[in-house]
Amino acid sequence: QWNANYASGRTTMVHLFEWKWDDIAAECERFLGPKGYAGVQVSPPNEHIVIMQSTVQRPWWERYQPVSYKLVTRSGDENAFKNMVDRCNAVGVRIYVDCVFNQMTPGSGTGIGGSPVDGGSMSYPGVPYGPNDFTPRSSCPSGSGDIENYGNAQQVRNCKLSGMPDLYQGSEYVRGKILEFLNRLTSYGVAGFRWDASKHMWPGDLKIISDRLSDLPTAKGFPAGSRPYIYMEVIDQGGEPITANEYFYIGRVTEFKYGRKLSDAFHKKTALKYLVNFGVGWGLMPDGNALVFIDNHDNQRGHGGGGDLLTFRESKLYKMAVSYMLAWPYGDARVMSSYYWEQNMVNGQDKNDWVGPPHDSNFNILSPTINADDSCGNGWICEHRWRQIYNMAKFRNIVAGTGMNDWWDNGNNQIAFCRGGKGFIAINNEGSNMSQTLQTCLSAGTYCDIISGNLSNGKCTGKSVTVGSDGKALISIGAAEDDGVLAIHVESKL
Ligand SMILES: O=C(NCCCOc1c(-c2ccc(O)c(O)c2)oc2cc(O)cc(O)c2c1=O)[C@@H]1CCCN1C(=O)/C=C/c1ccc(O)c(O)c1
Ligand SMILES: [Ca+2]
Repeated sequence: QWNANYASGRTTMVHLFEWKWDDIAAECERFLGPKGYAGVQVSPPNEHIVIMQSTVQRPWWERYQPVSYKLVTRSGDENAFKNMVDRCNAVGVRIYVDCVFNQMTPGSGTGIGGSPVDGGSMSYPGVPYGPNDFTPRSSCPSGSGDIENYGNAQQVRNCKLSGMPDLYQGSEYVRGKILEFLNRLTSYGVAGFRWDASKHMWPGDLKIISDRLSDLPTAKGFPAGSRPYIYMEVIDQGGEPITANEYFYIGRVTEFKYGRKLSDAFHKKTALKYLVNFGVGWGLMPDGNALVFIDNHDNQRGHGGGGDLLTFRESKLYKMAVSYMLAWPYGDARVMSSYYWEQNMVNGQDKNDWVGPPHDSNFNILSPTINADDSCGNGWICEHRWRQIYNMAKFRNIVAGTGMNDWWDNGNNQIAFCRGGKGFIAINNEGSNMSQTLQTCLSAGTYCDIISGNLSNGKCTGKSVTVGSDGKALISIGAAEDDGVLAIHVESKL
């Protein structure tokens, strides 16, 4: 269903892509809990194939080629997983699991947990699955058996995605094995799921699975009758017969148009002033159905249409877009947290788009190190630890329940708006200085700008803003400043 089961006062989840369970548990306790984040999306926790080719070694997408539902990956084993869920829940941070059950690996040999597998003959003893558990060849209307035409809904659901055996969710046995896996996760305290490649599964089958999910356990602190949160990955940028709204009646759906259009706006393909009605007015799905983000683990590597999506690599614009997302009253927001990889652009395609997480010589994933300035080392970008981003996550918590009011723009790329009487944000992407007296909707007083600094020990470490009795204040954002955003709220008042 559509409710994230967040602890009260929290609103924003972080995708800790490829992090290990022990590191996530520590991050919940030392950072995510204290900073007011609501949840973590974790990488697929179940056994997958190990891909070790001469040119492609341990690609990130090997975790999207399941071998079994045993909880063993490079992120950790079942005990580490359970420990992470308990430690994060204990500090008000929920866990959401990236679940891959559209397909199984086409590979053969031994899974990362030691299970034998032969994708060629569709034999997965670790589950067990056999040939009868895969979509009948006769229902795939393509010559090769693979998805050849995304314009054909039957192919997209019933043929092999990227050559991978297509699990048959129409089978009662398969539904049973998937539910066994999902219900085991919630029994450990997991609050919901990302259903990977949902576009490739029939909504009717997903609805049946969704209805058979167990309630979240009261023993793990959830109110009686709580239902697992479901957000389905449906890559719908228009132009295909399969649309996100086919899945609305099951749970939330990823809104890929969101990051696409905001990237265009901050790249000045459209002026920021048009964001005044960003959302349904732009053809996006209704607010209550949307899981929103700027970039994700796949499209930050150049897939998913249109190329120039904003990512950590364009950090000033990225922080502006994420700040807008977290200030804007639309959707359930997810912050991407990435690792670094060296791009090798050849004809507009990154030849290194497969590169997996930072690792040692044995391909064990490296833990992020935490620097004195709270940033990460060992190749982890940790966008969720950037001051502008974690402070905007807190902003989103504070203004929750309010609408957007008192919009202002300069007719081009300077905008500002209030959230009720709780928060105010201004964004300057003009390329020239911004200096305007604007309505902040806040009570008179001096406020710390939470983008350029923090309120600490009764002082502003960054800019401060003095609001008059009329709620107005001089808002200045220089074009050359580190950040093109200024934000204040009722808890940043001196
Ligand atoms: O060139 C590739 N894939 C062919 C392009 C099809 O892209 C894929 C899509 C995909 C792309 C566009 C769409 O409109 C769409 O409906 C689906 O979804 C996947 C989901 C998976 O769980 C596992 C996969 O291997 C894929 C995949 O290959 C490389 C090599 C194999 C994995 N991969 C990849 O590029 C892997 C991509 C990938 C993996 C996991 C994801 O959750 C995801 O969204 C994409
Ligand atoms: Ca399928």
